[in-house]
Parts: sequence; structure tokens; C-alpha cells
Amino acid sequence: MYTLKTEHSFDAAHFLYGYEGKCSNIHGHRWRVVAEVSSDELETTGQNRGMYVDFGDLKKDLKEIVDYLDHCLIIETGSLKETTLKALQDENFRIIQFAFRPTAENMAKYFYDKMIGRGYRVKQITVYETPNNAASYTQD
Ligand SMILES: Nc1nc2c(c(=O)[nH]1)N=C([C@H](O)[C@H](O)COP(=O)(O)OP(=O)(O)OP(=O)(O)O)CN2
Ligand SMILES: [Zn+2]
Repeated sequence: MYTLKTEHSFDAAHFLYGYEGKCSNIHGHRWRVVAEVSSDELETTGQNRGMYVDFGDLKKDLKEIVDYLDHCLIIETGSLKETTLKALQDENFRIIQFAFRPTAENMAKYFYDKMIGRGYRVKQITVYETPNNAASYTQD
């Protein structure tokens, strides 16, 4: 089994709705997303001979997915009053709503699904919220 690893980071704010503690406040992270994709086989001909996928293509795909969330406020749907949400949107703040609580765990699953959607055999996605704290999503 061959495993390729690449990573990309983005800056975004979030808060944990219903959390008792400092993380219920809006705060920012430089989120670091590490993607690992794997294959039993390598290309046997052409430009990609000896590769599963060109690192350039892998990096580009992850970057596109990650950049969508750069410099936005990530919220869980229903976690802000309608009037608050509208006021923020009226100010043209970029707000991305998810049906899930934006924890590192759920964000790892989000990126996993996005990379699967691009045709990768994804081994693991790890999302670092801080340099010390990360969550990974792997499918058995
Ligand atoms: N299992 C999880 N626990 C927590 C999550 C999470 O996503 N999964 N998230 C948070 C908060 O978002 C918070 O930003 C992280 O809190 P904390 O680790 O306390 O952050 P620090 O800034 O103190 O980071 P250090 O690198 O540890 O100094 C809370 N829990
Ligand atoms: Zn946080």
C-alpha cells in the first residue's frame, strides 16, 4: 500500500454552540488540514509512471476544497438568531453554515467526504485546530 500525504491551511472563525467554556465565544484558528490518500497500485505508463497521483494534482484539489473556507465564519445552522445572522450577512461577512457542529472531528469528516468526492481513496484526514490539538477521520 502506498500512502501520499499533503496539507493545506486556512484561517477561519467558529464557535461551539451549546458549549460551556471559552469555545462558545467566536474565535479564530489557523486550521491545518492533512490529507493522506492511498493506493495498492501505481501508474505504469506516461507522465505519472511510478506515482499514485501527481503531488501537484493532489495539492491543487486539497487547496481548492480548503480555500472555500478561508477567511469566513463557520457556523452550525440554527446557532445564531435569524436577526444576528442577517445583520452579519448585511455587512457582507462571509458565513458558511454547516448542519453539524464545527468541531475538529466534524471538519475532518467534511474534508474526507470532499476528497472522496474528487475520486481519491482517502486513508485519513487530520484537522489541527491548534498546533497541539487535532482530530482525524478514517474509515474502517
Ligand atoms: N474534541 C474536541 N474538543 C474541543 C474542540 C474540538 O473541535 N474537538 N474544540 C474546541 C474549541 O474549538 C477550542 O478552540 C479549542 O480549545 P483549546 O484546546 O482549549 O484551545 P487552546 O487555544 O487552549 O489551544 P492549545 O493549543 O491547547 O493551547 C474545544 N474542545
Ligand atoms: Zn475553536
